[in-house]
Amino acid sequence: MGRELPRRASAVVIGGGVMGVSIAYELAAAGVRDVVLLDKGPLGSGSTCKAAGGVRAQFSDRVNIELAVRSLETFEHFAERFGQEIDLHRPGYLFLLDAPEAVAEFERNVAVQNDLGVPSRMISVREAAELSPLIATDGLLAAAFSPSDGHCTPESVVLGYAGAARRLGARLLPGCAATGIELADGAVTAVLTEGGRIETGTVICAAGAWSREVGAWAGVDLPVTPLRRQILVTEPVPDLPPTAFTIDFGTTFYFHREGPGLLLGMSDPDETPGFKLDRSDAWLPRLGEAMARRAPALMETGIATGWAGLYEVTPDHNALIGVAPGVERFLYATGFSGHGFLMGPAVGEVVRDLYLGREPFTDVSGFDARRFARSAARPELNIV
Ligand SMILES: NCCCC(=O)O
Repeated sequence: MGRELPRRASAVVIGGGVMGVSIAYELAAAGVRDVVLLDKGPLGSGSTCKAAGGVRAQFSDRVNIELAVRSLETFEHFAERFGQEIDLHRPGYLFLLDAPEAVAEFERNVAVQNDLGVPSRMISVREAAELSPLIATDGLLAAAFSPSDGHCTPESVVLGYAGAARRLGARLLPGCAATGIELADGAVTAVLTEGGRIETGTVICAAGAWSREVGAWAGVDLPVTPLRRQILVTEPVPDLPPTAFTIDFGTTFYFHREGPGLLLGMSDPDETPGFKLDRSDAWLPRLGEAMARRAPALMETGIATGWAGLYEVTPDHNALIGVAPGVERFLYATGFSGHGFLMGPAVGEVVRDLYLGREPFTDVSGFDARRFARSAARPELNIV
């Protein structure tokens, strides 16, 4: 590695995606000295930099809405706070709905969002077509829209947090894989890495799709499953009109503007769990079908590039955030199931407060990883 590993740390964060760097920054900004962050690869290279970059507050779960609203505030002021442009665009997020049950669900969600200050609203199909002129409206019943949502560049967010954390004294060590956790009498005593041992009394797991293994090192069950998701970016689209981040909720086909073209994605119900990072064509027929129906104007557009990343899926598609019981000082923030990037800023604040024994700004106790054993799953319904 060609660098000296710190022998001791007050806290070791495992995972250098948006969660890890945001946590490291918030701890360092709160005056915690000797914070160390480990990632087996470059910062953000696990899942964050593979994300679509959507930032939205349209969720069904109150806590997710609060985490997202708080994060949107940080994204809005990111350049002033961190000296890093993140290419934030806020054309709004548009959910296209073609089933009565989905319309009823979104009506309920919008009421909760409005209660928490989110300017979302149900809109007509005609208004949806004005906000996203490339869509075909056949079969649509209604849509939900929030003008304060949008998208930005995940790698820029990672860079901004990482630079700020380093300036405050945190040691960020990309390319240094954690390989184990040492415990003595039920307490964390060290993190083992491929470069040596770091004594510490606190481990924070922000390892995304790789979290189950990290938890197992400390005897903590983190039910996170890796699931491949793919994204394509089109060639430039001539005369591309202003376009909301558009999601065809029934099929999960989505797109948003990316430079002169569009970024496209969709879930593949046939995908199977695993650490698969290669691109596969198996999802293309289904994507083509959804596109032909909902955005036929794009069928002739060429594809410039694409990639595969990993969702970190939990059984109820909601995050795991908390302090593990039974092990002294093992904290975790993982399992965001496809909506982690947009919550990174707020989750950093929450984990900082859990570390310091303070009350976080929102009550994340329902995100405890033991909820499944207690039959207390809390499904997030607005998932893509
Ligand atoms: N998860 C990426 C697709 C967009 C979204 O969920 O907001």
